[in-house]
Amino acid sequence: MPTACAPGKIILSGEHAVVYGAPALALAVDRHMRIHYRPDQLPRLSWHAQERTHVLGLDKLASLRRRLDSHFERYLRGELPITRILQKPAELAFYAVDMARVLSGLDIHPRGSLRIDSDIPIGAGMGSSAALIAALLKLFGHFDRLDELIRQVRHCERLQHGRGSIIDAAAVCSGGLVRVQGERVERLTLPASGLGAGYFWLFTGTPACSTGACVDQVRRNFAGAAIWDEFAATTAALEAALLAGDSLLESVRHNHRLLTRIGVVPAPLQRLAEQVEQRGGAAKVCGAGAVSGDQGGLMLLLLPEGMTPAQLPLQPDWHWGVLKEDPQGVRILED
Ligand SMILES: Nc1ncnc2c1ncn2[C@@H]1O[C@H](COP(=O)(O)OP(=O)(O)OP(=O)(O)O)[C@@H](O)[C@H]1O
Ligand SMILES: C[C@@](O)(CCO)CC(=O)[O-]
Repeated sequence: MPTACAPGKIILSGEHAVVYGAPALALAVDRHMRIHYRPDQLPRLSWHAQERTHVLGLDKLASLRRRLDSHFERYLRGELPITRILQKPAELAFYAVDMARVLSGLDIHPRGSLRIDSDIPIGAGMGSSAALIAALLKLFGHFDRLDELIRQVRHCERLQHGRGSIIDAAAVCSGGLVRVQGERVERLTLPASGLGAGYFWLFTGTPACSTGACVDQVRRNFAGAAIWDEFAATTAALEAALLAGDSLLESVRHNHRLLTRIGVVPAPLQRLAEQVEQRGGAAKVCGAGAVSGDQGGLMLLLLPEGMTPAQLPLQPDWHWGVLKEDPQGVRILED
């Protein structure tokens, strides 16, 4: 039974700004989306995720894809909000399966059942949608080049993110540390010592608004603003420090202030960042953040030596882990 596995990602710097051409850095992390495929002869594809099963007749796959493409066109014309392109989460998976078939020039649809097994929180800034699509394209498509796979993951992901950037696709496909600017994707190498000690991710709950909705709201308020140059300078400083093995404290703090100014850091996360800074650390939202509600998805914490997030006043439903790189990117696992 073939299994595809794709890592999640965390954006170290430049989220939102990357949509306007500024550079951004993302790291593939050791949380994974695994999709197990069991072929059979029935004329349908079934999809098992989170104790729910969705079944689609093979004859419906192409019409679903065409319907979603036309929804996206309507979104671009301002006739449909981003949240209405996909009507059910499973549609994204069926779309990616059919795109894999079309892009690989195959006439025959894959038959069988797909089972998802993922420890990437959904809608939290850890790239679950990109990981899902990357795993499906890897399972059912044939891509000779990594850049082509990245481009196609992004193409499918537009149904979820609207006018988003290529950063999530780049990180989950290539693995390790990536730098993205516009359409350009570059793989960077961390120093031999890796990220170093003191880096954690903190999950503060699924935001009330999706990534696509946050991107659209920020676009409405800040599309032509000069603040993106400040983001670009911060990302450049963070990259230089990261590659030299220096402390990221100042650039993460500055990054947090910029994200707060564009309105994607909910109040409880601002309070936490303040407490972290008072104790000599730094914290920032990673990914889209949230433009409404108290949950902001994922945060990056950089804590002083010997300290862990357990020593912070966290809300009971928040959870955290040590930040660890996955150097590999999407792959097929041997049985
Ligand atoms: N474990 C899963 N089971 C089923 N569908 C999933 C799963 N993980 C992701 N998805 C799909 O991805 C969508 C979530 O995409 P969204 O872009 O909102 O979040 P994300 O990718 O986790 O966050 P971000 O893009 O900010 O990093 C879901 O609605 C669903 O279509
Ligand atoms: C918020 C954003 O910058 C990152 C989402 O993971 C959106 C994007 O780049 O598509």
